[in-house]
Amino acid sequence: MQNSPALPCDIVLFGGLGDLAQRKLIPALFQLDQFGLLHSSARILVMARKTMTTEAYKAHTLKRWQGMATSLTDEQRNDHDALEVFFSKVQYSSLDFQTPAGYEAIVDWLQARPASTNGEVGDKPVPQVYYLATPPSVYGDICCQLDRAGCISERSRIVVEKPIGHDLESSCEINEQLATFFDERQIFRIDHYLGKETVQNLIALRFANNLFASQWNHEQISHVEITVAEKVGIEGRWGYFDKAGQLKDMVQNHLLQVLCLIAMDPPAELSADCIRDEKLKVLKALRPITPNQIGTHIVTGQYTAGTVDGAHVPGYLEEDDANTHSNTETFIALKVEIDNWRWAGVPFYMRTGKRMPLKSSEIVIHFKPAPHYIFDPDQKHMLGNKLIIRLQPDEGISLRMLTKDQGLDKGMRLHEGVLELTFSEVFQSQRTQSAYERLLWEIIKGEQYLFVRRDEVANAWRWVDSLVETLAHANVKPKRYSAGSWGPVASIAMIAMDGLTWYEDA
Ligand SMILES: NC(=O)C1=CN([C@@H]2O[C@H](COP(=O)(O)OP(=O)(O)OC[C@H]3O[C@@H](n4cnc5c(N)ncnc54)[C@H](OP(=O)(O)O)[C@@H]3O)[C@@H](O)[C@H]2O)C=CC1
Ligand SMILES: O=C1O[C@H](COP(=O)(O)O)[C@@H](O)[C@H](O)[C@H]1O
Repeated sequence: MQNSPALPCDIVLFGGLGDLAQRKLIPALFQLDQFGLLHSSARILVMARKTMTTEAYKAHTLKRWQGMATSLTDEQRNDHDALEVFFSKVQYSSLDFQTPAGYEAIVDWLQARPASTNGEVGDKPVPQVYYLATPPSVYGDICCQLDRAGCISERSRIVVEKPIGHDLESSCEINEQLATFFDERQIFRIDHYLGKETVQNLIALRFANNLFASQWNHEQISHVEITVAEKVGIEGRWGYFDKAGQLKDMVQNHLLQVLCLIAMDPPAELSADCIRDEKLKVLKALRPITPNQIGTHIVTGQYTAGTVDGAHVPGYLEEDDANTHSNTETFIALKVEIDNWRWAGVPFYMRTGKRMPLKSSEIVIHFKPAPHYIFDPDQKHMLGNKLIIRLQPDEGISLRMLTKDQGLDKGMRLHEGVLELTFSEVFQSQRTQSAYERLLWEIIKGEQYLFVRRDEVANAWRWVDSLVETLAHANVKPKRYSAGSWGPVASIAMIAMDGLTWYEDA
């Protein structure tokens, strides 16, 4: 990315005063610009309901950045020259997205690009990116109005956020609306986990190292764990989260995408469709969880008040705007089985929750023990190598291996050692881009391999819908867990039924 040419683009950002735009998208665009990746002719039209001038928008954004968590360092927030250059590319315009009046402003703005700046890189037309950082309920209206105003052409791209709908049916409706106006190659469905450096690194780890490629199956791997633990609660998003829950907010998209990258077969080439074809096969092979598997294959939880980082935090039902009777899950643990040749008999244990003790996303691949054991019987439990892939924080890879313990008195006692690859040490001088920076960059380039295809969305929802039905059918209520713990004890019992423990318990 560092040596890439700066690219021209016209980006229309709908919902520019919203949380996502202010916390993630504008900072990411600023960083792309600061690191020389936005061409001097690049332009950003920010649209939101409120009437304000471009100057006022800039002031509002800079003020919000001071008080909110963004990917920006203090140094970047205070780089006045770079901010000046970036905001000279930004224009603000107010618009009610659902009414036609005002869309002419987009037409005028698009036409205002000087013809001389239209084809700077390889004579390709400058892409026009419509980024919908809005509730999905207005996607249809925005598309209709863009079409009516004549803003959609070959050079247009549309970007939509997760979640795409709240079930299969609603996601199909949204995808149908998008497809009415845009070809699939113009649609960029964001799952920001695909923009994380370490998530992409799964592809390099698996398909550039034959050492692993040849071991990556049911013959060598006993089980896999995927943990995505968050310290945060629902961050003032009760209205959205209570309707979604952790299953729809995190599993339907982020965890299933990570699972796909771990479980998929090697793609024939690194093209968007080859990668997405392989991910799709995994989604289609997910075995539904049935009502008689509750407790053995699925456990849900909801946090009560507790302590995180030494501070008291409220329970889910005491959050702002909370409804005291909600049964929405803030934690879920799953035992997932993949019905195909490669993974027959290999359980994938997944768990994700809010208000856990740590922010940690980690994959643990447990290799089977050697077939014949010749060492001390009391060390037999140590057998089986583990490959630990840390997605965040402290990104890196550890391989836990057994060696001989040193010393004359040790005989052939085994010692567990670690081969460690910590990315911050390996790439010391390099900055890690935020997920949104990388995704925006790929959108501007027109590369789709980090975005989710329509059929992936549908198949992920199909499986999640069946889980929702299973939970509803059995009238499952989430089990309580204290904020700052690793979820309900039932999730520890779930994996213990198979004679295992979650990795941090080891
Ligand atoms: N926030 C986050 O971290 C994440 C968000 N997302 C997704 O991104 C999208 C945006 O989320 P978020 O930023 O949190 O939502 P917000 O509600 O904070 O922002 C939405 C923005 O859209 C504007 N808007 C909505 N309807 C209209 C309309 N008819 N006319 C003009 N403006 C309108 C709102 O303006 P107004 O305030 O005036 O209503 C607001 O500026 C959602 O789809 C969400 O699911 C996905 C992952 C993470
Ligand atoms: O999409 C979402 O992701 C965040 C977690 O993202 P991370 O990059 O911080 O791991 C989650 O908190 C939020 O509820 C969800 O909507």
